[in-house]
Amino acid sequence: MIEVKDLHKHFAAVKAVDGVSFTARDGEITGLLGPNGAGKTTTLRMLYTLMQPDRGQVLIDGIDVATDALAVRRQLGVLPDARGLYKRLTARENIEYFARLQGMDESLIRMRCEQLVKALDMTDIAERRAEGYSQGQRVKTAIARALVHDPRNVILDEPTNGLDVMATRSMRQFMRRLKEEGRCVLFSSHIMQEVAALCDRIVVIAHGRVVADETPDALRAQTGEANLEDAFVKIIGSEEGLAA
Ligand SMILES: Nc1ncnc2c1ncn2[C@@H]1O[C@H](COP(=O)(O)OP(=O)(O)OP(=O)(O)O)[C@@H](O)[C@H]1O
Repeated sequence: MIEVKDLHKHFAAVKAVDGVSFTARDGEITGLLGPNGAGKTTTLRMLYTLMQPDRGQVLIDGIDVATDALAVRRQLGVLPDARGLYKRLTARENIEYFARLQGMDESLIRMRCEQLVKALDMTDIAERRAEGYSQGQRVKTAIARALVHDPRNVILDEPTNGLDVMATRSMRQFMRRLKEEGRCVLFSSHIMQEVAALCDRIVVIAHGRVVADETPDALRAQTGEANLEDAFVKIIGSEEGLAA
């Protein structure tokens, strides 16, 4: 479970995150939806210990990010906005390298690697160097790497960004599978359809603040709009930066 309480972060005069609170539960997919520049990536970076908040608290499975970042990282699988693979290593080597950094033993590494290569349908690239990978192949490798230590909580920054229709579909299926395994899945997106198709809970963020935190059905009911897209536009107050 991921609990976020009154997070703040500013960059000079820009209040990127201005009092964000929400909870992402186990066995659910929570979507962080907002237009470009809303503060999604900055929020996620503070959750996965890359950036320190000015104020506020983040608890991952009850562990405070500020006091025990190492323990938190063990409970977290992260697909950051910069996917950053080692180009000279194969997909398998990229995954294995991260597993070793997590202190896993070699037989477990081989087993998890095999499982993930299968689950993400990447046998064709497993032994190929990452140099020259397509966007979809890079995302798959980065996700496998993020999940190699079998984390309970998974944070994905715009996981379908740049993927084609088929790759997007299989990514969504994979996220549902993570949910069925009982994990807490939190992802960011500015694509309404994606959030509507996947999420148990939607946290809408605009100008660094949470403007709605509901189930898709409750969002429709609250705004009186049957169409989720219209509901979002009503909540955010503009169509700027949102993609259907
Ligand atoms: N390192 C930084 N230095 C200065 N300003 C920053 C920095 N990171 C983010 N910002 C600013 O903070 C605000 C929120 O940015 P953030 O990347 O969190 O938004 P986002 O919701 O992820 O947007 P997008 O959908 O475009 O990725 C923006 O105005 C951005 O320019």
